[in-house]
Amino acid sequence: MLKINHVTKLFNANTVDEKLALSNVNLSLAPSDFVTVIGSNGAGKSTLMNVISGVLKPDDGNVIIDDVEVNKLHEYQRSQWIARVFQDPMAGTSPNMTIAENLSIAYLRGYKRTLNWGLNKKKKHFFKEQLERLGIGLENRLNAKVGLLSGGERQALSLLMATFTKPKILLLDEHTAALDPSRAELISNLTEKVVREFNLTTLMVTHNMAQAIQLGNRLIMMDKGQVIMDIPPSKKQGLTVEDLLHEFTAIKGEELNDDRVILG
Ligand SMILES: Nc1ncnc2c1ncn2[C@@H]1O[C@H](COP(=O)(O)OP(=O)(O)OP(=O)(O)O)[C@@H](O)[C@H]1O
Repeated sequence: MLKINHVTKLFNANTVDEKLALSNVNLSLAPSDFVTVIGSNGAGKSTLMNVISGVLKPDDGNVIIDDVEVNKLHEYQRSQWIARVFQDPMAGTSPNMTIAENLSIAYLRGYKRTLNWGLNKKKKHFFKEQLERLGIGLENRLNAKVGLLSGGERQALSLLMATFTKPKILLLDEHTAALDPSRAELISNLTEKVVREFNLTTLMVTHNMAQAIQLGNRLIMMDKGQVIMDIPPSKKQGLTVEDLLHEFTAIKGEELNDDRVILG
């Protein structure tokens, strides 16, 4: 499904600011894998997401989705195949448009732009049904401007917009980090529900160790541009935060350096 082959990314090559952000990263995701990604500061987690989404081109190696190299995908295919939810609740939606208008745009994501994104009765009904699944009452606010929603509501909407066209790969980039604990838990639970319902192949970066353990079937840890731990489904159940920290120290000979880490 998703194959990351020998991916290397070097920023500012041959300058004093040279930084090897990804160093020969190999990773393979089977269909419906839900992999959580944790790691130290500057480990390369965001760079990996940027390379997978095609925002950054690797200096070496490639990213393959269903036998097609990501950088060879047309823009419209890329947005149909790869969906992403960012940390910033403002990033995934247009504040001056209504919920229905935002959903209309997401609905057409990946189709060539000639289609009409107008809102007919059938589409409205579909959107209401989808919003109901979130369980936070947004189905009654189709005509509300998205800028008026709370951060948690916007993030729930972003998650829905990213997933209801069933992308091949879902990238979650610390998508609960900017929310207060109760909203973060709500989005965490919604994520689990949506990913499972649609069988989405998912990669989720988080600094919340408990969340990384709770969600998904597989967990990887990155450090200094490399994947240093890949915990398979058979070993993920029963894993504790202490196990993870202990394992990191055993591999690296030092303690995990993550100034944003949330242990539980
Ligand atoms: N556009 C860029 N130009 C130069 N250096 C960059 C760029 N993007 C990332 N880096 C560097 O590459 C390294 C990896 O960064 P990245 O953002 O992928 O790490 P991260 O694991 O997401 O870190 P954090 O958890 O601290 O956000 C860091 O040292 C970072 O400073």
